[in-house]
Formats: sequence, C-alpha cells, structure tokens
Amino acid sequence: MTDVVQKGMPGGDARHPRALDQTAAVLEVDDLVVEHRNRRTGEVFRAVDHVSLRIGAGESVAVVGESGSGKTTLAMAATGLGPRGDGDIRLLGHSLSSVGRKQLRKLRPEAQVVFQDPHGSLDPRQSVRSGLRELRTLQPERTSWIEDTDLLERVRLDPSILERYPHQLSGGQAQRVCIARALLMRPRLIVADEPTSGLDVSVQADVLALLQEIRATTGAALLMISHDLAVVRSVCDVVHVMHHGRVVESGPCETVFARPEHDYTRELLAAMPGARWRSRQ
Ligand SMILES: Nc1ncnc2c1ncn2[C@@H]1O[C@H](COP(=O)(O)OP(=O)(O)OP(=O)(O)O)[C@@H](O)[C@H]1O
Repeated sequence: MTDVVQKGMPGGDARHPRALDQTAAVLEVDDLVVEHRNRRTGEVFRAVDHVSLRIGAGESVAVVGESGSGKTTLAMAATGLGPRGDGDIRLLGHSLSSVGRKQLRKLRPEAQVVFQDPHGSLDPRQSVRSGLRELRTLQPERTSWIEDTDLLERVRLDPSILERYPHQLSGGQAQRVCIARALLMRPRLIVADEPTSGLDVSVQADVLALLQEIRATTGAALLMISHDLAVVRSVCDVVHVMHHGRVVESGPCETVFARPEHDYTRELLAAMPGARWRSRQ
C-alpha cells in the first residue's frame, strides 16, 4: 500500500502548509491529533491522526472518506467547535490554542459551519426572523451589512419564509436558511459538513450551486466534508482523502480523481458508479 500521497499541490508539499503558496491562509492545520474517550469504557479512540492541511483565501477544499474516517472530528476541531486535540490550528493566522477567550469569541464567526441536518441545526421554537434577530443581537456590527429580506434573496428564498418555524420548512428550504445564517456573519471560511446528504436528490444540486455562488461572490473559502466523490468533484479544487484518521492522498481534484495513487482512493473511486467516472476521464 502506498503511504501518504501529495501530488500537484500548488507550490509543493502539503505536509508543510505554509510553504504551499503566497496567498493568505484562512485555515492552517498542523499535525493535528484528536482522540475521543469512550465515557463508559474509558477506551481512547484516535479519530484524527497527524493531519495537516491548509486552505487559502477563497479556496475550495474537500475532505473525503468513508463514515468514521474522522472528517467531522477534523472539521469541528478546526473551527474550534469540538475537541481541539494536539497540534496547531490557525484561523486567519491566529492559533486557536493561544488566543484568549475574548479573541476567540471574535474569531469564531469567521468560520461558519453548515451541517448535514438543517432541521437539527435550527431552534424549533424560533421563527426564521427571530433566529436571525438573535444572531444580529449577538454580533450587531458583523451583521448590519444586509437586511433580512435581501439576505433571503441571496439564498433564493421568499421573504414570507421569515415568519415560518423550522417544522414548516422543507429540507432544502431549511438548509438555505442555515446557509443564510452563515452568510449573515460574513465568514472567511464556510465549513459544509455533508450539506446535501440529508436532502432530496432534486434539491441537492441547487444547494451545492448556492454554496459555490456564495464562495464566488463573497470570497469565502469553502471546506467541504463529504463521502460523496461526485459532490466533491463538482464543487472543490483540492481534495484530501481521509482513511482511519489519516490523510492518505491530497491534490487537485481533477488529478486525484483521474489518476488516484493511493489504494484507498482507488477503492473509493471504484465504489462509485463506474460509468459516471470513466465517462469524464
Ligand atoms: N464524541 C465521541 N466519542 C467517542 N468516539 C467518537 C466521538 N465522536 C466521534 N467518535 C468516533 O471517531 C471516529 C470518527 O468520527 P467522525 O464523526 O469524525 O467521522 P466521519 O468521517 O465524519 O464519519 P461520518 O461520515 O459518519 O460522520 C468514529 O469512529 C466515531 O465513532
């Protein structure tokens, strides 16, 4: 089995993220190790095992791998929402382990996460309008750039949605509300954790297109967590393939998918409906 494969990454070796290129880094993860302890048995499980990656301003980067490979643990650590583990995580150049609580509060809105289950992400007791109002109260300066109705227009939702509660929204509408809430914060990084896997196939492409459009119009970088290689290929420039907590192959999507070098990447690709891949190569 091949060891870690790093190919055609802009500027060189992805294990040394700062050497990659001259653009400003939005997120730098250096040699991250995150372990989970089973509360009942005390057993420790290493979910992220010495992972390094870098996301430049406006870049679109995917982390792919099968269920349990550590993608979500990595994303939560990188955004300061989950256990941080060992290693260094820098958001906009600030190390999450050394910033004070006040600075962390300022920094957190720069990375917004869109989760797989949009209904689970929204407070069932709040209408869309009151949910937005709460965000505005928490971050008055950040959020004053746009009115609610214009914000909804940006995610192609009708203003009448403002009066609805989460249970009155379809999955696609609820995910658009989640994206609107993220967009309101003017983040420099949007982390999308399987953002379409809970949605009807009919709306998946629209939500992906919306994320791409937001990236293009706001300049936010995108970190896409997915097990769906077709999604990753349609949205991202760079892919990191995760297996058992490790990144085993990295590179531009087109290169990695056309000429996978690691056995595990080849397995992932082989598990996809064949014609879909071969027809594009
Ligand atoms: N809080 C936790 N306590 C114990 N183990 C955990 C915890 N969270 C995750 N794990 C374990 O860590 C491993 C990685 O989980 P993670 O959710 O990061 O993987 P994933 O690749 O995102 O999977 P999925 O696609 O299913 O969400 C899994 O084996 C999981 O069971």
